[in-house]
Order: sequence, then C-alpha cells, then structure tokens
Amino acid sequence: MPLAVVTASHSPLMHTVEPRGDARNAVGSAFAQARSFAADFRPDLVVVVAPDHYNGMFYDLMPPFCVGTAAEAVGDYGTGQGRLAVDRHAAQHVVREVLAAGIDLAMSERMVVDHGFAQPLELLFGAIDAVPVVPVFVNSVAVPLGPVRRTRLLGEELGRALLALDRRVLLLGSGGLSHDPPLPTLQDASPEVAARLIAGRHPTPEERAAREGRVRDAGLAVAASKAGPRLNPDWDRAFLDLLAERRLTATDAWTNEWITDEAGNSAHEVRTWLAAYAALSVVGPYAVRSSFYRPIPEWIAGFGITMAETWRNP
Ligand SMILES: O=C(O)/C=C/c1cccc(O)c1O
Ligand SMILES: [Fe+2]
Repeated sequence: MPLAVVTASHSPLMHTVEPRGDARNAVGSAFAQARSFAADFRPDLVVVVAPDHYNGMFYDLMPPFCVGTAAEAVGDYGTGQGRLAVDRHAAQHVVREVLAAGIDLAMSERMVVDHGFAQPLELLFGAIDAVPVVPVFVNSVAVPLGPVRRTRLLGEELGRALLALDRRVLLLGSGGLSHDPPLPTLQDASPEVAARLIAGRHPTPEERAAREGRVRDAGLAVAASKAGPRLNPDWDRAFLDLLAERRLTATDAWTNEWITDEAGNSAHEVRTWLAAYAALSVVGPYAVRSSFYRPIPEWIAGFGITMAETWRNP
C-alpha cells in the first residue's frame, strides 16, 4: 500500500513572535501546499515521528525510540491538549514488527507528547485528534543520543511494518533543521533544573509559563535586535539535497558531535525526517514533490517543509 511523507520544522514561537519580511506568509503558503498534498494523498493513518522537549520523556527513563499505543498532549505553548486519536491496533503492529526486525523500540500505554507532535497535526489536519495516528518518539534532545544510523534503520523497519498494513499511510516528520533554542542540558543544570529534567512531569501553570517565557524572550530578543541565533542555512540546504537525491545512507557517517557543532543542539531533530524518509525508501525510489526552506531566526529555526511520495503511489 502507498506511503507518503510530509516533514516540517516546528517552532512554538510561530504563535507569538513576528518574523521579519514575508517569512510568516511564505511558511503559511508552504503549509497550505502540505495540507493539499496530504488531502490529495487521502491517508487513513498518519505516523507522526517527533521529538519531545522534557514534557513527556524524562531522564528517569529516557528511551531512544518509543511508540505510543495511547497518547496525550500536554498543550504546551498553546498547542492542543488531550488525547491523540491513536490507532492502537496499528501501533501495536508497528511495535511487534520493528522489535522482531531487531530494532529496540520502547512502547508506552500512556505516552505524553508536546508541541513536537501537536503543532504539525494542528497545522496539517486542524486538531491533534483529527486523524488516526501512530505516535513515534525519537529522542533528539536528551543527550547522550544513539548513532544517526540507528534512526535510519528504525525508519526502514517502520516502513516495512507499515507496508504490511493494508492502509494509506502518511509519515509526518516533525522538527529541525539547524537550531539551538535555550533548552537546559543535564550536564550543565543546577540541582533544581536537573530535578526537572529527570522527573519534571506535571509542572504548575507558573512553572510552565516561566519556562515558555524564557524561550519566547529568546525569540523576541532576536526580533528586536535583528541579531541571529545559531542557524546554518548551508547545512540545512545540504540536508534537503541529500533527501531529494535519496542519499540517506550518507548520514551513517555523521557523528553526533558534528551535527551539534555544525547546526546546534536541537538540529538532531532532523532524525525524525530521516526516519520518515527511510520508511518511504523501502517502498522503492521516491520523489520529493516540494521543498521549502527559510532560515527564520525569530522562530529559532532553520525552517523547512518537504513532501515526498513514491513513484508507484496510485
Ligand atoms: O521550549 C521548547 O520546548 C522548545 C522550543 C523550540 C523552539 C524552536 C524550535 C524548536 O524545534 C523548539 O522545540
Ligand atoms: Fe523542537
């Protein structure tokens, strides 16, 4: 059965910070194109591959990969809160098949997700529970991270598992490209912040507002000063070329240190794109139908949106 891919950067600052020039309109048009691509494809299942930002996954038990057989969004940064419409049967099938293929994948009966999952679902389908989903978490923030190659292999096995379903499946990769928002790291954290990174579930509204305020202020400071945060458009464009030219295995040579040095701590979110494209690649040669890119410093994001499908899609 056919698979298709949409990948999109996310940024919670999209809702609150005005970027210079026509960036908002350009991103709006690219999302409109992605919406019509998704509508034309008519998916009956959406597999969302996304990271978390210490809202659902914490260092008390941080899996490299996890599939939710049920999932709830925290509603950070004004994104939707509540249950995702998880297709439990499809999620269980994915877990079984990917594990059987030798990729260690955690499973959660109560996965908690944040804007990484919620924002693209809202932008593409209007709500977090508008379409049946299988949520796939790929750790892209909480170091240490596994080798990039493992994510590519996860994607391939995900693709094989999905092909065995008699469904039209859209893979939605969320995150990236180069960017470095002010997220804390366990290594440099004060004892209070470390406690939050280890088990910071259920923050008070005040704690959540303080945390979101820090990131929002970083975006507003960029907007006010016109100074740029750490983005690397050359790196981003090279990654988009690599996807379009179907050179996914080239990423096997990437080290985690190199990604961080070149493109920032959160650039590892491109793992979600890689997994989505690797899944698509097992169907056969794919074609990228559309690729949008804009460095948007005010949103702390090298912002990209792509759409791809296999040539065989009926
Ligand atoms: O504060 C967070 O949890 C994350 C913010 C952020 C900002 C910009 C780009 C991203 O991918 C983010 O997750
Ligand atoms: Fe993110």
